Amino acid sequence: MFKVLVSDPISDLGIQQLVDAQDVIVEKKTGLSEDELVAIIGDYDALLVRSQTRVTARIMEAASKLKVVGRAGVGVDNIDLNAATTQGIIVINAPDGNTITTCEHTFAMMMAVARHIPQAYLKTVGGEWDRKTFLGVELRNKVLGVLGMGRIGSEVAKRAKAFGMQILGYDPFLTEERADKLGIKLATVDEIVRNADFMTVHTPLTPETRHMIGRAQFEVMKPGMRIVNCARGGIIDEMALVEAVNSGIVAGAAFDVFESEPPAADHPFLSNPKIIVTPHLGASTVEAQENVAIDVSEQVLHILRDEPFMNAVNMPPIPANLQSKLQPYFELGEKLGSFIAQATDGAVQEIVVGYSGELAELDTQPITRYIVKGVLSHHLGAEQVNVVNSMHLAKVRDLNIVTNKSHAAKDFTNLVTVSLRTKQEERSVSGTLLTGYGPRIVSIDKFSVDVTPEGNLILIAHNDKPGIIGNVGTLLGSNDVNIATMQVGRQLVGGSAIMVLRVDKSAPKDVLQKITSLPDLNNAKEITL
Ligand SMILES: NC(=O)c1ccc[n+]([C@@H]2O[C@H](COP(=O)([O-])OP(=O)(O)OC[C@H]3O[C@@H](n4cnc5c(N)ncnc54)[C@H](O)[C@@H]3O)[C@@H](O)[C@H]2O)c1
Ligand SMILES: O=C(O)[C@H](O)COP(=O)(O)O
Repeated sequence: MFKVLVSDPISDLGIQQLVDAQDVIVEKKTGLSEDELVAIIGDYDALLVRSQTRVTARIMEAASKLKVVGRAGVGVDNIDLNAATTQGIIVINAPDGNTITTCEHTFAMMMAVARHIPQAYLKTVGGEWDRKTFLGVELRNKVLGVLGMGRIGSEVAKRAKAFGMQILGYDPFLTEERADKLGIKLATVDEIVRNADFMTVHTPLTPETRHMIGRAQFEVMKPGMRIVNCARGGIIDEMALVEAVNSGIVAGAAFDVFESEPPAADHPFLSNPKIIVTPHLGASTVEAQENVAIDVSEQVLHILRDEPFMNAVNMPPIPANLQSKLQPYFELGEKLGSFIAQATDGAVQEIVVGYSGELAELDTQPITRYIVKGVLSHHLGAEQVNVVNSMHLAKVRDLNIVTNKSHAAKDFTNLVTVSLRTKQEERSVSGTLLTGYGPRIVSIDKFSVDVTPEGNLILIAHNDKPGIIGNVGTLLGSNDVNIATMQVGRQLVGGSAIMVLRVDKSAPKDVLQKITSLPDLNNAKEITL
């Protein structure tokens, strides 16, 4: 049974598929402190959060079983991604489910600031009938600057066009072609602040975007600008904004997000009549909350069940069309990595991965992650290593990973070769997928073999002399170790050779030692796959 902890208010309907799953127990515990989470997180396989729960390094370190943190929403700035990667915990988000909702909130804020709706409401319910103070402006024919033309920014731009606005957009990934398609003009941040009547930000908060609108930008800003932030607190320098509002450069501002949430009671936004605020409600609609919870629950289930999944934030994404081509090689890759790690002595220096045949045309990095996982699991323990942290663990150990690609795959459509260079030796293993038969090891070092990579194997290096196979069989038999299958590979008669035996149970260490001391036997290793 997998245990899932839901630590923020997340749509019940959205997580229904988790609740209904036969192999999952869902527990809801919201409002927990870091200490409380640290105390209980060790029991859970998955954690579902929104933006309230701060998933810190301390929590990750205590999360001995945790496979995944699912963020029912977009921003993952409340989750320590480096700590997650180090601990091998997958972090996923639900990037699409709240796009329209947040875009609509941005419009609600833009119109509210243009027409002073919250201020007028307060006066009216207070008994005043003030029709003079709240003279607004139209959106039509105004210039809207959009900083961050991703999902939300693009939807905002589309709707702004319907209001008759001209749009200036800035995003490091926005091409002329896409800007033309969206019917907007590419601009720099400087051009936007100097020319826009309204400005809205839709970037993540990163070191680069932090205070991207600050004193320097307010100094050159078109007077009378109205500014909306429904992205992340800190993209606009709050104190510089207050100064710009007070000096009249900024006519009004609408903020859904704050540098620190909730803001302190004396935060200057809360008492400024030209600044309107909402408590991080951008994603708060029935539809968006259901969408993000459904999306994240679905992916969490896949991860718990070791099925292919999407939307990992701390792993490079695999495009859907590639996933189906690469997926069958994940198991093979991991087994080849594990095989070669068990077959090789000495401290690992370098892993050389070769892809040949049609595979060489594809982005094979996801397979490499599995190969590295296989290699490292042998040395670091299977619980410590997974496909999220395998490359990171290799990097922090200065382990060199080299990838070679070639179109020729000898007799196979595709071939994956893993070579391990240690301080003592260099060995290699190649495998392929045989249609109808699944993964196969087809060569070990320079010897051709045909071995199914599973179960208990004994890999023996020997000299090709009569009687050796019989001696090994007798020794194993007399120690109650039954041989299921046997493969022998040699290049020259009487030269060096290898033997791969599949045995029904693990051979005791002393039996392996006895095998190694047989005449003409160079070494024997047990390999468990
Ligand atoms: N208020 C809310 O409740 C709410 C809801 C959803 C999303 N958000 C936030 O809105 C923001 C946008 O979300 P999204 O789904 O559109 O994300 P997205 O990833 O689709 O878009 C973000 C865009 O910002 C661009 N960007 C990055 N650095 C930039 C820079 N220096 N200058 C200009 N552009 C830059 C990226 O290239 C990307 O295109 C995120 O911060 C997200 O957390 C807030
Ligand atoms: O990044 C997001 O998805 C939004 O900021 C929404 O956050 P929330 O789930 O806490 O409302």
